[in-house]
Amino acid sequence: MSATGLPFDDIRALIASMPGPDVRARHDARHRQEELTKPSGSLGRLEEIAEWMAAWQGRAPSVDRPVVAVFAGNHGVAARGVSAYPSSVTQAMVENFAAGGAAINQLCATFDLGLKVFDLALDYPTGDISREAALSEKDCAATMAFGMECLAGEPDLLCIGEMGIGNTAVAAAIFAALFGGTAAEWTGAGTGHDAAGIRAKAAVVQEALDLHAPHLGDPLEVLRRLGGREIAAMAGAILAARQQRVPVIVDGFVATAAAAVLFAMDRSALDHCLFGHVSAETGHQRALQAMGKVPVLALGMRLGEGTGAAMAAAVVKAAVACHTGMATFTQAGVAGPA
Ligand SMILES: O=C(O)c1ccc[n+]([C@@H]2O[C@H](COP(=O)([O-])O)[C@@H](O)[C@H]2O)c1
Ligand SMILES: Cc1cc2nc[nH]c2cc1C
Repeated sequence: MSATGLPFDDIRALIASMPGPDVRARHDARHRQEELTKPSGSLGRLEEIAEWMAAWQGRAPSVDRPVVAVFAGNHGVAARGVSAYPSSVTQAMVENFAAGGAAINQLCATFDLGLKVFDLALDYPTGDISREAALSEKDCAATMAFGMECLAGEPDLLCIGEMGIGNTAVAAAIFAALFGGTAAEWTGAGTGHDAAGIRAKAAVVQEALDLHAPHLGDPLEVLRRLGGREIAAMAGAILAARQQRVPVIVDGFVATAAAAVLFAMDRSALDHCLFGHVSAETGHQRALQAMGKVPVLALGMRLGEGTGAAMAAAVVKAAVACHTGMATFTQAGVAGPA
């Protein structure tokens, strides 16, 4: 926490001091692509991804300690009926993650990814954003700092996911505040509302936007007023990864809302991030477009809990394996282009 002023000052200072990519490592990776036994450019996005990994890792790319970090939080606004499920599901799913019974457990086992789950004061939901701010500035900054802890094990690839009943309403509010448009344009089915349910949910999101309207010019105010603990923690984790030059894969609609707060503060803040997939949740494609991001996968998924990011981690691992493991034309004695 800042000794000199508002807690958000430290976050602003981190944004102002973000390292950039390693241009030399990226150049070396690009050069190697041309020597590998394949027609130039034929691995398509896999080549881009290998070069992006090299640029952020600052060396020949490798994935030896990939981690999926799942942040869980509860939301006061869930009491307004914005989710198809009760808030108790957040805690129950955290227990399911610990027991190994969730989709993310299976994906981590399949692709050999570490899994860390961080539950954030689940017994104390954040303020109902349609009536008050979700968090105080102190709580919001402290939760961002907590999120930074997921870098402790020094992962070399970090997937960011979440669990939190009600958080698609929160994410819709954040997107509308950051990128403009009405609540209805950003509000979708979440865990499974019908059309009437979506309309009622959008009305609650619009109430929140109207209530906080005078304060939404500052992205950190958007985060603390309209966000939640898991959203703040994800924003902190993405920012800490940037400081340590760890490449990040962002999951779906909700994780993207956390990332978007950083993007709104600095257009280059997500250069170290890939967006794992485009979620089926209304508004995700639009949010990605607003930031100029092209998702790695489009599988019609809308689960959250890091699953879309984990699927994309498999693609990243494959990209790096080709980049590092393939023979060059010289090594294999294969004739290069005529
Ligand atoms: O991130 C997504 O793309 C996504 C889309 C729909 C639902 N979810 C998950 O479902 C929960 C939020 O949905 P809801 O309906 O309770 O707002 C939360 O646990 C999210 O992980 C996540
Ligand atoms: C069962 C269930 C599992 C989830 N995983 C992420 N969000 C979720 C929401 C629900 C309702």
